Amino acid sequence: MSAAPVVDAEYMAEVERARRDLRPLIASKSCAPIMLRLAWHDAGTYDKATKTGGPNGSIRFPQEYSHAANAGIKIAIDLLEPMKQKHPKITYADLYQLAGVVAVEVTGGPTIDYVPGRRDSSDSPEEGRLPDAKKGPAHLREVFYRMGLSDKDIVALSGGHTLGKARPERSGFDGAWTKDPLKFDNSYFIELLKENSEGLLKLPTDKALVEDPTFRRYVELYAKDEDAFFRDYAESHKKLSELGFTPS
Ligand code: HEM
Ligand SMILES: N=NC(=O)c1ccncc1
Repeated sequence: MSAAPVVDAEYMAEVERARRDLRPLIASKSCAPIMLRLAWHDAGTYDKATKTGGPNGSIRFPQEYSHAANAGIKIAIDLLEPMKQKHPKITYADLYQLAGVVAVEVTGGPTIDYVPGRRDSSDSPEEGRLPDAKKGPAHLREVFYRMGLSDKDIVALSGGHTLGKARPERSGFDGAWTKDPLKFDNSYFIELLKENSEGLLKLPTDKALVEDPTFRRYVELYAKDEDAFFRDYAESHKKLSELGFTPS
């Protein structure tokens, strides 16, 4: 584990320069979906009981990005390396979470409060900490509760599937969840409530959100009230991005 960065005025100014560089990069490469997936996969390994994993940049190492759940994620890691070279003071941990926040912003999603100061680690967690798309509600709760997140966080964060698509060569699943995979909106939840979303993807874990009565209440709220989704998503994304990290 490297030392925590000193978050002084100089560091904050570097973060803002990196944020300004990330916006055109993500917009021009249409890579918001995989940047959001990178941020979630670096953070989503957190185990609150052992205080291991979490948003610490360890996903940059082959022993972690080669995990099956991370198939394709090296595309995002490689796209961000020149950004790291241009802004060397910023930790990988902070850079990956900043990219996730900018990805949501540039696709029309909510502004997420971003606080830097994460330290980098080379300690990659064992494979299997991210959720298995083929499972149901109990598995989702097991994985997200381990991180220290709630039922509301599970549903709100699943709304990240408003962006991007699945690829058979990566996960065995195929297709987008929404009609516009580069627009961050509440359409994921609108599609979830339809019996048949022609040509759109629903993973078993996506279906779990409408099968479980507690999850379903949040799905119904977010499908009818995009502002409520944006409010809850921004709060949950911040929590995810700060798992195991106490902003100084
Ligand atoms: C709730 C449990 C979750 C499961 C089981 C799950 C599963 C998956 C799977 C199987 C894919 C397709 C991967 C591929 O074929 O490239 C995927 C893609 C994606 N996931 Fe998740 N996911 C979950 C939660 C999340 C969360 C919390 C976020 C972000 C907040 C997220 C954001 C994304 C994005 C943006 C993509 C598309 C990436 C791209 O287009 O390259 N997912 N997810
Ligand atoms: N967003 N989650 C994913 O990309 C994913 C999670 C677990 N297994 C495969 C892929």
